[in-house]
Amino acid sequence: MLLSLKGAFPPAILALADGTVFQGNSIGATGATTGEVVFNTSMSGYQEILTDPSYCQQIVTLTYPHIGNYGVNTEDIEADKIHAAGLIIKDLPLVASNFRKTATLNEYLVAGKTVAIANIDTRKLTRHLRTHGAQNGCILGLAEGEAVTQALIDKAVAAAKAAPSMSGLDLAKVVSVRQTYEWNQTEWKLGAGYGVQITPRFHVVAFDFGVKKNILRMIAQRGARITVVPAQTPAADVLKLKPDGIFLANGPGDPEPCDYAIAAVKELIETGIPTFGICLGHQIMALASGARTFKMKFGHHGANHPVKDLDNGRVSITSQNHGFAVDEKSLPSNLRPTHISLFDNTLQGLARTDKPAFCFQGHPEASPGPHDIGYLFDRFTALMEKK
Ligand SMILES: NC(=O)CC[C@H](N)C(=O)O
Repeated sequence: MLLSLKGAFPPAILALADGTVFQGNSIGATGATTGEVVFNTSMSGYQEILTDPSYCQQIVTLTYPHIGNYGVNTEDIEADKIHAAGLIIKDLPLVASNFRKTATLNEYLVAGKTVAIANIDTRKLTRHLRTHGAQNGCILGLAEGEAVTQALIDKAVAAAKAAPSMSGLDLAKVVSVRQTYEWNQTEWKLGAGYGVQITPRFHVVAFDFGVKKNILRMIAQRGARITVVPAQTPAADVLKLKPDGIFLANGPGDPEPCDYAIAAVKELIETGIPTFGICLGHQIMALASGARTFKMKFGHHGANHPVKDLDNGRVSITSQNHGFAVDEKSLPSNLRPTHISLFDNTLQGLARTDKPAFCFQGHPEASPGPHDIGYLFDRFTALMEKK
C-alpha cells in the first residue's frame, strides 16, 4: 500500500534568506511565494491557521508531521480566504477522512492559490528557525514535469532575500474590511452548526485589524450584537455608534506603525467605555497607554503554550500566534501585568488600573486550540454589565 503521496506531486523548493535550501513536493498552487517563515506547533487546526488573517505575509511551517488527514470543510474558517502566504509540512497523508470533509487540503490550497511544500524535514527547519530566528523565505512550487535546477534554487534564494522585513510593516490596514458590517453569528455546536444571537444585551464595536471569526462568535455568544469597523475608523465615528464595549482585534504585521489605531484607542479608553484587546489589539492598547513593543526572535505560534494568570496563579494552556510582544520594562504606572508566558516569561496580559480596559497577547478564542482562557470573554461581558 502507498503510505504517502511522495512522487505524486511535482517538486518544490523552499529557500531561506540565509541561503538554506530544502527540496520537497509542491502540494498547492504552482509558482512562487515569499514571506516570513515561522513555525506553529499545533497538532490540528490547519484550516483555521491558514485562514487566520494574522498570518498575512507569513509562511507557516507545521511541526506536527501529518497534516491534511481530515481534509477541509466549509465551517472551520477564520476569514473568507487563506491569508497565510504559504504552507510547509512534512507529510500529506494519502487519505483524508472526516464526516464534515468537503475537499482535501491539496485541493483547498490549489483553489486558494496558495503555494505549499511537503516532504521536507520540518524538524530540521524548525530547529534552524529556533536557533537563528524567524527569517524570510520563498517557496517555489514547480509545474508538472518541471525539474529542480541550480538556476531555480538561486532564483528562490534571491526572492527570499528580497522579501520585505516584517518589522515596520503595517498590515492591519491591508487586511481590514473596507466597509462597516453587523455580526450576530454565535459559536459552533455539534449537530447544530453556528447559531445566531437574537436577543443581544450589549452593543460592541470591533476594530477589524484582521479579525478571526471565532472571536466575534464568542463575543456574540455572550449576548452582544457587534458592529465591525475598518481599522482606520476614527474614535469619533466609533462613539457615534454608542457602543457598550469596544473590541480591538488581532491582526498581522508590526503594531508600531499603526498610528491611526493607536491614536483612536488612546482616545476611546479615556471615555471609560469597557475595552478588550486580543493579540495585535493587545499590543495597540499597550502602545496607546505609553508602553513599547519589540520583535521577538521566533515568536509564539501554537496551541500548547502555558500562560500564568498573575492574579490567582492559575495556569492555562493557550493558543498563540504573535511575533511581536510588549516590553515589560516599558509599562507606565497605569498598566498592570496580568498574565505571563511560562515558556519565556514574556508579557501575555495587561490591564489598565485607571480604566475598564484589558488585553491578552494569546488567543482566548482558540480556533485552533484549547479553551482554558475563554474566561477573558466573560471578563469583558462583566465589565459591560457593570457599566
Ligand atoms: N495574531 C496577532 O494578532 C499577531 C499580532 C502581531 N502581528 C504579531 O505578530 O505579534
